[in-house]
Amino acid sequence: MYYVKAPAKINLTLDVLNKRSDGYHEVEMIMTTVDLADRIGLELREDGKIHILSVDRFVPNDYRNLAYQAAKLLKEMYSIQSGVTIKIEKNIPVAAGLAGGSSDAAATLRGLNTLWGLGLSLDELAQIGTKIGSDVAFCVYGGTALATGRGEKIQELPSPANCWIILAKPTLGVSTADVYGKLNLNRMKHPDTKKMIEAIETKDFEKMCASVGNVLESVTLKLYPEVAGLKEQMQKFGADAVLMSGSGPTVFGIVQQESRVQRIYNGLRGFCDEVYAVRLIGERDSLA
Ligand SMILES: C[C@](O)(CO)[C@H](O)COP(=O)(O)OP(=O)(O)OC[C@H]1O[C@@H](n2ccc(N)nc2=O)[C@H](O)[C@@H]1O
Ligand SMILES: Nc1ncnc2c1ncn2[C@@H]1O[C@H](COP(=O)(O)OP(=O)(O)OP(=O)(O)O)[C@@H](O)[C@H]1O
Repeated sequence: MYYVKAPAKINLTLDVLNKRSDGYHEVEMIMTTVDLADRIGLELREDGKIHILSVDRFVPNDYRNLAYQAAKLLKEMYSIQSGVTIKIEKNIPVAAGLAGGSSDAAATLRGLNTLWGLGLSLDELAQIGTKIGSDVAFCVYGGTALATGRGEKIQELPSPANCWIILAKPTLGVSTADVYGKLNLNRMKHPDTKKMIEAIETKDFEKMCASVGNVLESVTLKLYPEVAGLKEQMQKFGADAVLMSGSGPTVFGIVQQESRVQRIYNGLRGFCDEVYAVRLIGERDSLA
């Protein structure tokens, strides 16, 4: 097996500018990867089939799997005869706002680019990934970036200040389409994206914490009051900043002092089954 790492992402900011005629929303968001990752194993097969292996009951093992779609697309575009077994070792919570499926698809694209000897650049892989989902392009690169358009236009940013990220996922799944669909475009508290970019570029931790914001919170927190409750708990336990990631329901806390991480983690475990304390991976690294 050839293994590829598929890390989760969080949105430090998520702003919606307008609704487009194709049904998507024009967004402006700052994303970064965290050290919580699925592990994708790839093994070529002679029968030409694409086969998904996963023991997680929430992960589809057919054409609905985004990693399956990534392999199928590459295979068709480049007339590849060989098939592939894709083993998904799932660590990222599913339907959580952490782009788990998108990251699996991106890792599959990177891995098959190597195994099938296609020689495609990351930009080319990102372009192909966009056909699968809006978050796939970012996941192809990883690191930290400003994403615009429907999320597929990626401008690399430097790594933010060093910090810990505590993720807490309530036991409910959220539909991204549903959340975007319920957004009231006339009543939004827009985050200051420019200020966040400055905070990242100057590695200013306090400024970064003061600049987080996600317009989709207005929808998800209303639909699921337990997400709002979790945000409050995380604030109370002493995180420096707290925000919902993507369309939710995962809430993340940013914490600078390592000595505080364990206390916040333990406190949250009393309210929530799925809690993770991880490092931010702000730089693009060798994911393939
Ligand atoms: C919420 C985020 O995860 C933040 O990073 C992304 O904006 C969503 O990315 P994603 O899950 O890859 O989304 P897609 O699979 O492309 O789209 C799912 C659905 O979300 C809505 N959608 C998504 C992206 C976007 N810019 N505008 C939208 O309105 C559309 O209804 C779409 O049918
Ligand atoms: N490889 C995969 N891993 C997990 N879920 C997948 C995968 N492929 C397809 N899915 C489907 O996609 C749905 C959303 O899962 P995913 O974990 O990608 O959501 P998400 O983290 O909210 O994504 P995003 O942040 O990009 O909106 C799941 O309910 C599942 O049925």
